Amino acid sequence: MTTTTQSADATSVPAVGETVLDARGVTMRFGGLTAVRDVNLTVNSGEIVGLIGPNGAGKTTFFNCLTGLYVPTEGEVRYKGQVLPPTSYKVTNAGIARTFQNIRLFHNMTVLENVLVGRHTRMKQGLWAALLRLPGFKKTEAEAEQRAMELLEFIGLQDKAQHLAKNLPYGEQRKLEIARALASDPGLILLDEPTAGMNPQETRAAEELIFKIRDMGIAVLVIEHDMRFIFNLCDRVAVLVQGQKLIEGDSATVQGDERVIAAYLGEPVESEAAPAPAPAAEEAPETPEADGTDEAPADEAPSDEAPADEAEAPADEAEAPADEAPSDEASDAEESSEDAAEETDEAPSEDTKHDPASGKENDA
Ligand SMILES: Nc1ncnc2c1ncn2[C@@H]1O[C@H](COP(=O)(O)OP(=O)(O)OP(=O)(O)O)[C@@H](O)[C@H]1O
Repeated sequence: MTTTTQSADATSVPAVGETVLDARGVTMRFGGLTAVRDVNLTVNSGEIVGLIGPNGAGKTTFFNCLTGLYVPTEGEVRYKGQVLPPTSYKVTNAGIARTFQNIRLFHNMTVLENVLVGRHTRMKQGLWAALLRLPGFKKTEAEAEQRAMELLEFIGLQDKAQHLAKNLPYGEQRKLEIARALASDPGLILLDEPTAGMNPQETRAAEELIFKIRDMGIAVLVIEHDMRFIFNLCDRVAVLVQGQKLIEGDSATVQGDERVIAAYLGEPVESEAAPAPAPAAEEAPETPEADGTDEAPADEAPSDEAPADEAEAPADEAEAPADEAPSDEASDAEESSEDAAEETDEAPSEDTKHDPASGKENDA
């Protein structure tokens, strides 16, 4: 992958319809296993794009390639025309934020502090200004806190700003992760299963929240197994099967495509969206390798793929200088960050499978 340290201007909101993400020919191999193969995907401003596919299809791996956690074996990822740098901290700086499939909050920090952690990429004050608490630093700190409170209000958690993150209900922890991602003023946000574990009411609220994020001018790329949610939410949906993009199109096209039904959905999804017309595949690669030669059972995955500890820090924070930790719990943050630096992105569990129709997890 081509790498440069150039970063795009993250704070400028592009005109609607401008391409913010342009992934070309992204391929990710782990030894003999090709988890993602030659995937092209664009996301434009003002758009919500869904990424769906069976367990192990390569969705999270693709996200990791977009956010600098993995450097793709082949291909190139551009954000607002600039080739992305190969580290997650710089990718966040450039303007891409993400949430994780397994919630990664600083559990012993307050709700407000968690959002402030997400803000550190936009705080330009250095170590000495922080240590000496110079006026410039105090001003930046006050502005960061104000922005964090605005974001908490945006997600409806302003009254819980001083609660410890670990004491929030699960659905609110997911929302807090989104607020923390938004704190870096992204132009693109990647959401990895934002409704996993949520009840229908929370899922509906999450849907509304994502629409509001889109309306703020932020492009959204979302992985989900809840097909009703995806087809109601997304302007475009791409389907990954065995690491390859099978089809990309609007909700009606994708949910009516017989190959998608066969490979993933199982049956047409009842949704609030219009009934599916005849399939019109935009991109239809040859049948994804069915011989399984590339496939390795998940339990043979390398040890760095151990299930993520929920107390882990986001990789973005992992690379943040310790002096930028926003609270006296900096050591907590630092400790978590070290864990995150090991990039322990979770392996798909073999005994937990998703039911695409309901979006719920079932024991296999
Ligand atoms: N670090 C890694 N080392 C080796 N193999 C990996 C690694 N990360 C992912 N894989 C493998 O890549 C394949 C794609 O996994 P990935 O987690 O991207 O799928 P997914 O579509 O996100 O699945 P799910 O819907 O279950 O989250 C799987 O076979 C997985 O075991």
